[in-house]
Amino acid sequence: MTDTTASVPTATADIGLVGLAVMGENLVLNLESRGFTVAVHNRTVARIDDFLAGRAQGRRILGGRSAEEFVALLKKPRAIMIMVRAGSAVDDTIELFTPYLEPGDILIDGGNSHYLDTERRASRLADRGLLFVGTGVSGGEEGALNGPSVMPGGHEAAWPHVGPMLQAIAARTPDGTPCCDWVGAGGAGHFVKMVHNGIEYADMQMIGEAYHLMRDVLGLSAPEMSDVFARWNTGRLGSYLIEITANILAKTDDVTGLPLVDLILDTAGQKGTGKWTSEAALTLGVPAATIAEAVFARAISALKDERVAASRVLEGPATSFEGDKDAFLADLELALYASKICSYAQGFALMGGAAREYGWRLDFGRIAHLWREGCIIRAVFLDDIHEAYMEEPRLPSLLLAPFFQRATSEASAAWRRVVSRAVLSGVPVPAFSSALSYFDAYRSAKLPANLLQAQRDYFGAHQYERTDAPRGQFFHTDWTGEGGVTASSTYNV
Ligand SMILES: NC(=O)C1=CN([C@@H]2O[C@H](COP(=O)(O)OP(=O)(O)OC[C@H]3O[C@@H](n4cnc5c(N)ncnc54)[C@H](OP(=O)(O)O)[C@@H]3O)[C@@H](O)[C@H]2O)C=CC1
Ligand SMILES: O=C(CO)[C@H](O)[C@H](O)COP(=O)(O)O
Repeated sequence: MTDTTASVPTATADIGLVGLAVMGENLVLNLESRGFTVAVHNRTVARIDDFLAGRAQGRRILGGRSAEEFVALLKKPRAIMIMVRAGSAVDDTIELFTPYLEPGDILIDGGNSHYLDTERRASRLADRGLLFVGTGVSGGEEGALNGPSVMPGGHEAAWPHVGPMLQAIAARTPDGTPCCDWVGAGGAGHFVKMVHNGIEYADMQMIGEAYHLMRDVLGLSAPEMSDVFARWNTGRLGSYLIEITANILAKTDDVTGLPLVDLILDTAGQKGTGKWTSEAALTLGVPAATIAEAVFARAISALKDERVAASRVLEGPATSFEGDKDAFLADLELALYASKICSYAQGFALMGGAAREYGWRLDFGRIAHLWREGCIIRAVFLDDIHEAYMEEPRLPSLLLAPFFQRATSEASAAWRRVVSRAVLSGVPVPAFSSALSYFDAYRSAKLPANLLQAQRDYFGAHQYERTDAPRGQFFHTDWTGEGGVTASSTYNV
């Protein structure tokens, strides 16, 4: 039933949703299609009217044009999902509705909010007796409508009420498990979604690097590359992002008839979640350079005018390819796969660091399955990650799982050939090469940090540990014979 005439609202809606943009509208339709009655509100009221008169027509969707009217439509305990632009809009929306809510009512922020904002909101709303859930939602427009991946965290007391609704609308793994489960307290859900997006950045950057090498080193056309990605999609790289890349490369421009991808300006946008992931990695001291490189790659792509000017004066090697193109493509598939393993290893290690820092009990096997379907990084390979954590939940790194030990070992030579070829050809591969460096650093029993510690001690008396003394015992040397005996204190940020 479409509510366009009711003047005295009655509390018949199972859930309310605020924010009728692309995600909100589609989530409402998804909820309604699963049998729930949904009340909707939007800051710009015309959007409510348009929705009710359009896609919502004939469905159990009710419009609340004011905050008071909207809240009155909700059954108790009231559950309101907020799908507005992340940042102050979420605070504004919370402030708008809380005067009409009662203790036990539930606010669910489904946008891409920063996890520390979610921690703050959860704690502030708890003081008012309100239950706050910060949930990651991934899947874009299509996922929101047909089944997204949902990563809720916050006040667990809300889960028995909202869990059945969120699980009903979520995607499902091939064995039928909903890609939605309780993640943890406070900002845990939004942290996991943020890492999902960081991995999304790395996945997209790596696909871009493979495309760059195929285009500029092998000289393949867009339709030829589409075929390669379509083939890769049937194997170990099978994933939504590889699938859409094949589709994108096959698309021609209606006006020119040229491959549309060739007409798109090479400057990437970003809304911030990759940057937040990298900031969190730096704050928590967890190496996640491949994800950070993907963010920086977008940043350097945005320097279009500077790059064009630089391209006229800075020289690089000529790109030419002599050899077996099919063999190189086979190497490229392995390089992409091994690099992808490293970026996921970084993402899971980052979640491990956050779990330790914030006291969250994250279930990594389950998180891999939350991402198995519905979300942007959905991939067959998440089954292997799920298996790895089911076998050993305390795995220090995904790289150490027997399956991934074998996978990186099998890919190693090809991976190195691809990175070498890219470097010699002057094609930037920041994600492939940082992933390989991460892999090589992680497998190195001995790194050159001994020299670095000596340098720190030399210029700032920062002290060092010795190989022939117990860990935790610190030494200072007067390297020049002119230094004092006072050492700087030792601490790590
Ligand atoms: N688009 C996507 O693929 C995905 C988006 N997300 C996240 O979901 C959330 C919604 O995304 P999306 O659907 O793309 O919409 P947008 O991020 O474009 O946000 C638009 C919505 O926010 C509302 N809004 C903006 N400012 C305010 C404010 N100050 N007070 C109240 N409402 C405000 C708008 O209302 P009005 O109509 O009045 O302007 C509109 O309903 C975001 O956090 C986004 O990051 C998550 C996964 C995927
Ligand atoms: O959350 C998402 C998917 O999971 C969004 O698509 C995300 O906002 C895209 O990020 P960006 O605009 O920074 O590329």
